[in-house]
Amino acid sequence: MNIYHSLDSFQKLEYGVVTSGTFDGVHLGHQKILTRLKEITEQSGGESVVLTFWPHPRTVVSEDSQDLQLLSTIEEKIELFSKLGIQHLAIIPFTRSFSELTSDEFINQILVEKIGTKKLVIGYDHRFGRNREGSFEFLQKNCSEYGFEVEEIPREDIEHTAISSTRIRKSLITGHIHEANELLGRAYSLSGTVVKGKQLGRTIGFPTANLYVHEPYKLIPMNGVYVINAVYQDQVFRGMLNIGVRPTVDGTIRTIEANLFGFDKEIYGEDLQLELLHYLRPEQKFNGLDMLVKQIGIDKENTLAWFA
Ligand SMILES: Cc1cc2nc3c(=O)[nH]c(=O)nc-3n(C[C@H](O)[C@H](O)[C@H](O)COP(=O)(O)O)c2cc1C
Ligand SMILES: Nc1ncnc2c1ncn2[C@@H]1O[C@H](COP(=O)(O)OP(=O)(O)O)[C@@H](O)[C@H]1O
Repeated sequence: MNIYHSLDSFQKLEYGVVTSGTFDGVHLGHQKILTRLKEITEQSGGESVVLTFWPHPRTVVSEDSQDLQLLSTIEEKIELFSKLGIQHLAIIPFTRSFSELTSDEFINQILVEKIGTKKLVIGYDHRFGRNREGSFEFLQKNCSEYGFEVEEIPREDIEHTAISSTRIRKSLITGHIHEANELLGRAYSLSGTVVKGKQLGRTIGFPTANLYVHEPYKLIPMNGVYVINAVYQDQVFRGMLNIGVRPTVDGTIRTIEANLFGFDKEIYGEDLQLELLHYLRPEQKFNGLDMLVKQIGIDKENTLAWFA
């Protein structure tokens, strides 16, 4: 996949088959659009293009962006689009001035002149351009003038699946990890760097890798204990995860810490990816470390039982 971090380096295509959007989560609904994009690309002999925006438009144009929680970081999106077999991914730096392009300017300057769009594939509810004024009806009426065709993914196809980034976010912050994973078509994951904690874990028989997530808008699911797969250097380890403030040890800041099974290596400063598979229980305040250790032992049994 060719990745462009701005449109300056994009070489105009002869026959671009294009879709655009923020695609937060790259969930099953998005995947439906992307699958159709690939079919059209094959039929037409063109090249597939995804136009996406970063940072997330809401962080630039809304007042309430501090509440924004994202399902995928830009790195995660790049990986997902690549796995789905998209040929060109253009990440348009979303600025205030970009947000002020009218739909006509967006179509002419970006879709036609920059990209070489001959087919545009969009969901029925997709809108673009200043104040989201560009709609499918607008495109349909005007596309021949612009020299490309538009294909809409019908309402039934998208609504039938009832999949939305908002619904997935709600599932994650209420601990419904199975539902989120089903809608995503994969396990929700957190990636980051392993950082030092209080170094207490090893003394109680459960060392925990503390994950620092770099993306400030990344959604961290509901506090509690989860069954996970941890991906370290392309190897997968089963394990368990606690998300929370660790009331038992008077913790105050929210941490993400994983105990990996069959693993024994110091990995401070290294990358780690955690895939959340199942929610076990809420985080609790125990009367002392002994009680906590006993419970973590039970969590381990329950985790192994879940895998079995
Ligand atoms: C599976 C698992 C479950 C945990 N559950 C709780 C909990 O319910 N309450 C709590 O205060 N801490 C919980 N913890 C966090 C421990 O307090 C923490 O791992 C320990 O303090 C070690 O911290 P350290 O990595 O900073 O050394 C849990 C940790 C794990 C791995
Ligand atoms: N099975 C394991 N699961 C998680 N981390 C492990 C494991 N084995 C070794 N480690 C290492 O030990 C560290 C965790 O030990 P811990 O005593 O909890 O320290 P900290 O409080 O700094 O996280 C991890 O960051 C990792 O480098």
